[in-house]
Amino acid sequence: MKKIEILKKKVLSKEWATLNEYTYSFKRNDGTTQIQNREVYDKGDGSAIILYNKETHKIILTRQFRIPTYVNGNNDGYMIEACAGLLDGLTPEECVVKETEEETGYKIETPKRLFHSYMVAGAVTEIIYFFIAPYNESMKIAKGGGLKDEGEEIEILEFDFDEAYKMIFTGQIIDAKTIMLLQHMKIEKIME
Ligand SMILES: Nc1nc2c(ncn2[C@@H]2O[C@H](COP(=O)(O)OP(=O)(O)O[C@H]3O[C@H](CO)[C@@H](O)[C@H](O)[C@@H]3O)[C@@H](O)[C@H]2O)c(=O)[nH]1
Ligand SMILES: [Mg+2]
Repeated sequence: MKKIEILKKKVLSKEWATLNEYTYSFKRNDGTTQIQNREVYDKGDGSAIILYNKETHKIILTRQFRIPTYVNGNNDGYMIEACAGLLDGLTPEECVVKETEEETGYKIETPKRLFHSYMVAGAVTEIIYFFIAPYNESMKIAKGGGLKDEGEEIEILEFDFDEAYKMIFTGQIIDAKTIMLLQHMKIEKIME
């Protein structure tokens, strides 16, 4: 018998995204088998990016309201984040170019793919693909701000890299994908 066998998939909720309950048999290392149930939230995969300018030592981040944080201790519910979006059928590269233009107004051509990661492996199927890309003022072709029709109201923020990095430790940047990208840029000396 295989280590894992999916026995049942029950849709608990299918609205904007899908919450499924999986029942599966799990063969333990001692040879015994257990039946387990787990709720799994499927909202698709996404891409995230930080734009950087080595000359000015600045990076582009966004700020927007996030209800899950508001209901779990993040005072006004606003989050400073790397620009990001759901793939919606695009490749990670296509998605990140489109989201960057929609949210920040910058038209990037050469996003560099770095790594990918499950973000909440115990409950959410989502993989995020991580990117960085250089930017300068000549690439600003639109206002950005996101899609009003979809309820988005996204502020575009330009930070000195070192200031943004410090904000991880003051609790002003508390978004995992953003922290991961800032730490990557620090470790790999991207701004030096
Ligand atoms: N109606 C409705 N709309 C929703 C719902 N959930 C999200 N949306 C809308 O769907 C759009 C998603 O925007 P994107 O820019 O594509 O994604 P994102 O929310 O920025 O997600 C990014 O960050 C997330 C948090 O770190 C990531 O989970 C995600 O992969 C991606 O990287 C937004 O307009 C948002 O309001 C919902 O339950 N109902
Ligand atoms: Mg977004």
